[in-house]
Amino acid sequence: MMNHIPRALTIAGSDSGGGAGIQADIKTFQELEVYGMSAITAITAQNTLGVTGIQEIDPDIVAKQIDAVVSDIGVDAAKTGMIANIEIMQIIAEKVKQYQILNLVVDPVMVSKSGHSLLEEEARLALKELLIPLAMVVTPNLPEAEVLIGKPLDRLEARKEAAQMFIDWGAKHVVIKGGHDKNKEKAEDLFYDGKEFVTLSAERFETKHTHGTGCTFSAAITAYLAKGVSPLEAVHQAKTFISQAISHPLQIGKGHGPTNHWAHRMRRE
Ligand SMILES: Nc1ncnc2c1ncn2[C@@H]1O[C@H](COP(=O)(O)OP(=O)(O)OP(=O)(O)O)[C@@H](O)[C@H]1O
Ligand SMILES: Cc1ncc(CO)c(N)n1
Repeated sequence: MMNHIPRALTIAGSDSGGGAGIQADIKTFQELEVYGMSAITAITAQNTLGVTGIQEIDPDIVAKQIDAVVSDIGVDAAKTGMIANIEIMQIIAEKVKQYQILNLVVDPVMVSKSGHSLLEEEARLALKELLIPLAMVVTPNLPEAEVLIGKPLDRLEARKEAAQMFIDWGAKHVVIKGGHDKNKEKAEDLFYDGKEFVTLSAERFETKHTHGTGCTFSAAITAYLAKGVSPLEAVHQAKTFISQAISHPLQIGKGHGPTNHWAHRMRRE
């Protein structure tokens, strides 16, 4: 029998600058030797300095993109990124259930690093009812977790309680990312599966080139899930991948440049 080619779908927004969103996801899938597909939810006019325009895609077309790839090609794992509005969120939840996509990574993207809203404010809390319950892994950064939980998460104890809330809402695993915790010497993320907490710790690099770190991290988790790796191992491998991508930034653009998706190859060469 021929080897199965792992395939992953990203349901997210397009970043014309190529550092975040769909573009970061597809680059990550490709680097990890996973066949990448996309269902675009919004088109952003964006570069390393910020977002200058957004066109949200008709929810019906989002649904049709998912139908098209699932019915013909098949999806071993999928992720969501920028969702833009509640109608798109509803249709994604419907399709994930219809096609029983179990390996779903939900990256609850709300605001870009440059401060632009990527999900309408009224829709933010709906993530708890609509998408988080379907997640194999949910990957909030600290500000997103604080919005969803409704209180500050400065202390480790509060983060642990927050992680339990994500499991109570139905996610199978959660990673609360610590990239925004600039006071910490390390870049530390908290993983929880409802039973055991695991701290993922890596060197924190002094750099302004962190555009698309969250997208790249969640895409790497998705790629490893598509390959059949366990969620904890997928998160560990993704942490290594994003650390390498941040440690060799690309000097591109005048603002917050992108991470380097091919940095992981240096380990092998
Ligand atoms: N300066 C840094 N050095 C090392 N690792 C980092 C750094 N900044 C973020 N990370 C790591 O990158 C991953 C993504 O985390 P982060 O909190 O930046 O996501 P995010 O805010 O969702 O990103 P974005 O919204 O810009 O795409 C996490 O594993 C985090 O620990
Ligand atoms: C399209 C898109 N998705 C996600 C992010 C989050 O970094 C971004 N800046 N742009």
